[in-house]
Amino acid sequence: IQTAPIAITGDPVLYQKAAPVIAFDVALHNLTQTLMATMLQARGVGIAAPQIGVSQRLFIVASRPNERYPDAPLMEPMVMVNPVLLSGSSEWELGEEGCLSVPGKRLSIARHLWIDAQWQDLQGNTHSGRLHGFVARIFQHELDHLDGITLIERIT
Ligand SMILES: O=C(CSC(=O)[C@H](Cc1ccccc1)CC(F)(F)F)c1ccccc1
Ligand SMILES: [Zn+2]
Repeated sequence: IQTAPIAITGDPVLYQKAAPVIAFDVALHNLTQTLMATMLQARGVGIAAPQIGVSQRLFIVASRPNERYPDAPLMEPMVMVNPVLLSGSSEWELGEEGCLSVPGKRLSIARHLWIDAQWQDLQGNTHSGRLHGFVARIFQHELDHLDGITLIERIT
């Protein structure tokens, strides 16, 4: 399966508002496979389509325990199409984040402790649910990517 080069700071695609996904077709499946392979190769816990140069509203959340979040859940990677943050907790939490598009940086970012999210799967079915902790953090980080916001624009 193909991987793709990851856009880094300065690449205009990172600062655009991505377009909604409308075709749940084989092209979307192929894009998702490339996105997944690229994330795994880069050892990320998430990745958004704009990071491989595709300005579409699609990302992957793939929390796993790591040195910064040792109690992070190990989860099946979740493909989230046209994700929406419905609401977020009033409590915020500072946490260290990295970004495959901002190499070598670890920045302390404030995020909602939990969020209510809605998204579609690859078949176009709508799902919603409450995400907590590190998984909520990754979702918020990836949603920023779909709105052209990187860690640099988010510095606390
Ligand atoms: O695995 C990473 C590498 S950076 C990463 O996986 C980004 C996702 C992310 C890491 C940490 C917090 C939130 C999101 C991926 C990106 F940039 F494509 F979105 C990591 C970095 C800091 C804390 C915990 C894990
Ligand atoms: Zn990122």
